[in-house]
Amino acid sequence: MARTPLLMGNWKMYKTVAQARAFAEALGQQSSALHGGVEYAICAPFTTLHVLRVMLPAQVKIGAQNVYPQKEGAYTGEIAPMMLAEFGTQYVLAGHSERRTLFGESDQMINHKVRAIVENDMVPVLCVGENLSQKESGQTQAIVAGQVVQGLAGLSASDVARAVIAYEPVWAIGSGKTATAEDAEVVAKEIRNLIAEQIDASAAVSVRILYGGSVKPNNIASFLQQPNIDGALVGGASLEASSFADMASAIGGAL
Ligand SMILES: O=C[C@H](O)COP(=O)(O)O
Repeated sequence: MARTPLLMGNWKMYKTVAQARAFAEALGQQSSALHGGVEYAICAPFTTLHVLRVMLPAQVKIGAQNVYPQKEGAYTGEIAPMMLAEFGTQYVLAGHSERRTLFGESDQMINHKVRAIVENDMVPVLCVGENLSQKESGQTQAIVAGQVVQGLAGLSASDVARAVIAYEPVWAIGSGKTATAEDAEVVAKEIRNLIAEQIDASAAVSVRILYGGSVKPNNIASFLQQPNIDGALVGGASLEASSFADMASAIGGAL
């Protein structure tokens, strides 16, 4: 079964409303780079989601970077899944390494978020990946497998089939170092095999697996050419409309 490629930006804590508006206007002028057979999304700060939803080209969906896994309540500073869903948010990140390391999010908390995202009919983007010392001590497969299994626990096979997993080696994020496309493919294939063995074979065929970590216009095609990599989760290079459009063109050219 063909999986639809996905180019997803993660703006992290960047951009004011005015800057987001300028991005949307600029991307609108370059919308010919957007390919009909590819999905696009930007996970942006909450304050910019409205202007993006109104102004981005229709092919580009909006995503959130975080959510709190409760329906509502006295959780100062948090946002509920149904607030995001009602707003028109399609994707929500869960388990990004910055949330794991800077905010102490456990696999259990990440799993609660993933389940809450699914229960509200949005698509979870479960981020997984090893840090440098784990890579150097040969633990990549074990670390990633644990994060995937715990992150997806309790989901039905059809929920897993709709989910997105982003493999982001922590040492590659914002560092200018990427995994080689071949090494990323090895991990992506292991993730797919793991899901087939432990969850459901059909879900393993459908689930989309992205690579993230210093993806740029000049290297994105090499990742998309790998059979088990279905797109990219891009930080820094998603902040400029021209760069986002260049990555969209590179993916279109690689299809
Ligand atoms: O979510 C995105 C990743 O953290 C990658 O960020 P980067 O493309 O700036 O390395």
